Amino acid sequence: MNKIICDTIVGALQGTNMQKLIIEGPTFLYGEIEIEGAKNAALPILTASILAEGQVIIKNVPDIADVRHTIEILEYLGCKTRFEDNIAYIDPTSIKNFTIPPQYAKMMRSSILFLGAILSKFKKVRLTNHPGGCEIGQRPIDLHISSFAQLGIDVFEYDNTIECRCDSVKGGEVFLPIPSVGATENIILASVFCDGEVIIRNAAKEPEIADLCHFLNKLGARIKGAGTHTIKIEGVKRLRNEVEHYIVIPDRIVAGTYLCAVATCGGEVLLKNVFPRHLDSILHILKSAGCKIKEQRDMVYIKKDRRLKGNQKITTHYYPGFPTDLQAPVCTVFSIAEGVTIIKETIFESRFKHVPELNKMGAQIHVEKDIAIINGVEKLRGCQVFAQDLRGGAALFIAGLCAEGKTEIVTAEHIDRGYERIEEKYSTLGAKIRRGQ
Ligand SMILES: CC(=O)N[C@H]1[C@@H](OP(=O)(O)OP(=O)(O)OC[C@H]2O[C@@H](n3ccc(=O)[nH]c3=O)[C@H](O)[C@@H]2O)O[C@H](CO)[C@@H](O)[C@@H]1O
Ligand SMILES: C=C(OP(=O)(O)O)C(=O)O
Repeated sequence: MNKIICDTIVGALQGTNMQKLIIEGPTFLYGEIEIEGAKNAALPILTASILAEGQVIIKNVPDIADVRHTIEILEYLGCKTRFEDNIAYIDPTSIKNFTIPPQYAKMMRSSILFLGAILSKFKKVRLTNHPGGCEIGQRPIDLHISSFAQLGIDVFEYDNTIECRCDSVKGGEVFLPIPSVGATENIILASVFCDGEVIIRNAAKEPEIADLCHFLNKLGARIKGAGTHTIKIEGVKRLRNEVEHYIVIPDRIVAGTYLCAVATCGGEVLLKNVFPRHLDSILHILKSAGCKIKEQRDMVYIKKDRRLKGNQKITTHYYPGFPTDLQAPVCTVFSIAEGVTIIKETIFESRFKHVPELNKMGAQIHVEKDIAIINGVEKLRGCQVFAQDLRGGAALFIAGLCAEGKTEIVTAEHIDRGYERIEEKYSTLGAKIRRGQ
């Protein structure tokens, strides 16, 4: 990144709560680590909790910025909440607001899910700004809107606001031209109390969607087909009025990031509380490159004791394909592997913002449109780098662990959106990291 752009970013961030992570490398990683609950499951589940008739108790909720923001929104809507020791207690019985103000809508991508959930509850909802989240592409919401319209919901768009109203959500079929994760979740949330049945064709199959469906079913919803391309939601009159305990699934992207960190730095780590099946695509890539991997029921062991082989062609895909959320960390892995590796990003059009920063650290990666061509180098060197999105930040974090000397990641708050106490957790594996302002 050139100096003018750096100065612009620093200038824009002055006065905000800018966080730095300072890493002394290189380091090997050794030990055991417990994987936290999945951000992308916890966020829709917390949002869905407003549909319950009494308090819900949700366990294994990661203590990350996006979760704290979601809880703030729930409070604003009128829910009573408590969040401690990774357990969220949400009592939605006094919920009264049906409008999400702009400061909350902008906080994260998943604020869009309040559209479906609040509409289900009040038959009206207003989101007064487009959702925020990682700037990794255009990220339109046209599929959310057009799907709602197909269910008989009136949607009005004005002054950046989206307002939806209906007397009831009508049963029927919705076909998604793209298996969008967020649109699938929003349709599910909107349809819990529908007339008859809503069928989603070409639904997204990500495990986090299945987790949302399991949570809703536990509360009394009738959803079938979660984890497949056809999801059927039979409308119910109301959800149960009893305390429920729900345990969020482990975060496959956080687990994948640890795997990438070991595959980059070297060492030997046992990941606990994972679902190995959710990690198939990344495990396959790392095994082919030369990592030693053993899988057990809810654990994965990884060892890297020699330089990895590149020469792979990797393409991001919808689940169960290789996830776009691990594309950036995998770029770091292959930046120091032997040979040339090609990574094609098919889901988001601007998701290589970490590449110029990795190149500042000595990597040789060339981006042409949606393809990154990685020429593996022997080693990386530490310097000051800018995280511009969550997973790009994770890629720089891993690069900092293996680089020689000091790496300073400016704008680490991007990383805090999705990784719980990252410096503390990696320090238990031997990394030297501190946080500064
Ligand atoms: C909070 C959350 O769960 N975020 C995840 C979710 O994001 P998110 O739900 O935003 O991602 P989507 O699956 O919706 O996006 C997939 C593709 O569909 C396009 N699209 C989406 C909606 C729409 O109305 N119109 C449209 O064209 C997007 O621009 C993108 O190219 O899935 C992504 C893809 O696995 C992950 O990277 C994100 O981590
Ligand atoms: C893109 C991501 O998050 P979000 O959709 O919340 O911006 C992510 O988790 O990598």
